[in-house]
Parts: sequence; C-alpha cells; structure tokens
Amino acid sequence: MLKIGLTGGVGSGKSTISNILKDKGIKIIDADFIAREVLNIYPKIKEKIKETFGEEFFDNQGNLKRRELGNFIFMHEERRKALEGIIMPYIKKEIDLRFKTYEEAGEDICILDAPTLIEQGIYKHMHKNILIWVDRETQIERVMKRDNFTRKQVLDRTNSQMDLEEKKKYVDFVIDNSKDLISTINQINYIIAMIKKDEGHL
Ligand SMILES: CC(C)(COP(=O)(O)OP(=O)(O)OC[C@H]1O[C@@H](n2cnc3c(N)ncnc32)[C@H](O)[C@@H]1O)[C@@H](O)C(=O)NCCC(=O)NCCS
Ligand SMILES: Nc1ncnc2c1ncn2[C@@H]1O[C@H](COP(=O)(O)OP(=O)(O)OP(=O)(O)O)[C@@H](O)[C@H]1O
Repeated sequence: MLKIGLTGGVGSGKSTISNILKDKGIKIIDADFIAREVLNIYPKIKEKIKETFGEEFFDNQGNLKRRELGNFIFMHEERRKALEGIIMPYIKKEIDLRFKTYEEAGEDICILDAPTLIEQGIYKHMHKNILIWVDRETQIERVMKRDNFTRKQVLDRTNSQMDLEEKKKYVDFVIDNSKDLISTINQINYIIAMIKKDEGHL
C-alpha cells in the first residue's frame, strides 16, 4: 500500500484537500482528528496535561479547553514541546495502527494528513510527500476569518511551525492553494495520477 504524507501550515488547506481526496474514494488518516481521539482512548494523557499545565485547561465535564490550551502553548516553544512530549507518542502509535488496518483491508493508497509531518520526522516513513503551500498573507487572512483569531494568535501558530518555504525541501510535490479551488483540484488530480503511474516503481 502506498503511504502518502500530506502536510502544510495552519490553514493552508489540508482539510479542504483531504475532503476532496476522500470524495474520490481515497482513505485519509487525519492526525488532528487523532489528536482529539487519543484523549478519550488513553485517559492518562489528560492526567499528564493537568499535571503539567493545570486544571484551568479543563471544563466542569473534564473536557480539554482546546482553544485556551492552544493559545497558551503556541506562545512559547517549550510549552508546545512539553505538550508534544505528552501526546505525540500516542498519536504516532494510532497512525501506525490505522495504516496497518487499511493495508490489511487491501487498500492500495492511503493519505496521512498531518500538520507536523516533517517536524516529527514522519515524512521519512511515507512513499511520497505532498505540501499544501499558500502565500503567508493568504494563510493569515484565511485563519483569521475561519477561527475568528487575531493576527497575533495566527502568527503564534505559524511561528511555531516550520516555514512553508523550508518545508518545500522535504517533499516530492507542492500544491499552490493560494488561488481558487478549481486550480487546486487540477493540481491534486495531476499529482495523484503521477503517483499512481509511478506505483510499480515505489
Ligand atoms: C493545542 C491543541 C489542543 C489545540 O487544539 P485546536 O482544536 O484548537 O486545534 P487543532 O488540534 O484542530 O489544530 C489546528 C492546527 O494547529 C496546528 N497545530 C496543532 N498542533 C501543532 C503542533 N504541535 N505544532 C505546530 N502546529 C500545530 C496545525 O496547523 C493544526 O492543523 C491541539 O492542536 C493539540 O493537541 N496539539 C498537539 C498535538 C499535535 O502536535 N498534533 C499534530 C499531529 S501531527
Ligand atoms: N483555495 C481556497 N480558496 C479559498 N478558501 C480556501 C481555499 N482553500 C481553503 N480555503 C479556506 O481556508 C480555510 C483553511 O483551510 P483548511 O481548514 O482546509 O486548512 P487546514 O490546513 O486544514 O487548517 P488547520 O491546520 O488549522 O487544520 C478554510 O476556511 C477553507 O475553507
């Protein structure tokens, strides 16, 4: 089974593009979704987050206040790294399990949508990697609008990620998602056709 990594920065269009691929019948593993699921699968993660960051990041029902924790950890690198140290081993484990399940089900291609695919070194385990690129200003505007964030809140997030120009060096294909969706869909179709054509050589 071909494992394809799909990455980008905050708001570069990973979910939008994953949904288009899903409609084409391609199986997608969504790392942001897994980051939510592991909190329920492994209760010790929440305990560790409480110990490290405090009770104030949980509501009365014991649910994680995601936006508040995000605002807190994306302000300082050591806070973000502490959270990653707690949660990433579980996310990686679940990603591996899901790839295995799709492989056993006989799928020929599966895409992993993960924002920190490169930073976490996961790209090395993929057959091919795709970057969703947008210019910086389009990225900032789209996230401000989607999440109702201030410019500072968006910049805290983009600054905690590897620069999109730097990410280009690690991938096989770059999709420019700065323009309209038609242009993006044409680029995806071309890349998927290229990958499938090369399949026998991977
Ligand atoms: C901090 C948290 C609670 C904020 O939750 P929230 O629901 O507001 O955002 P969500 O999870 O949907 O993430 C939105 C975007 O933030 C960015 N982001 C998330 N985690 C990270 C990170 N560790 N480093 C850089 N950017 C990140 C990504 O662009 C992501 O797509 C959450 O992002 C989290 O648990 N992050 C740590 C897990 C992680 O590293 N996930 C990435 C797996 S590859
Ligand atoms: N080509 C496009 N033209 C206009 N708007 C777009 C385009 N692609 C994505 N968007 C919009 O930009 C916003 C960010 O896109 P999306 O949510 O897919 O990004 P993401 O990479 O999954 O974000 P995150 O990293 O935060 O999970 C959304 O509101 C989406 O509708």
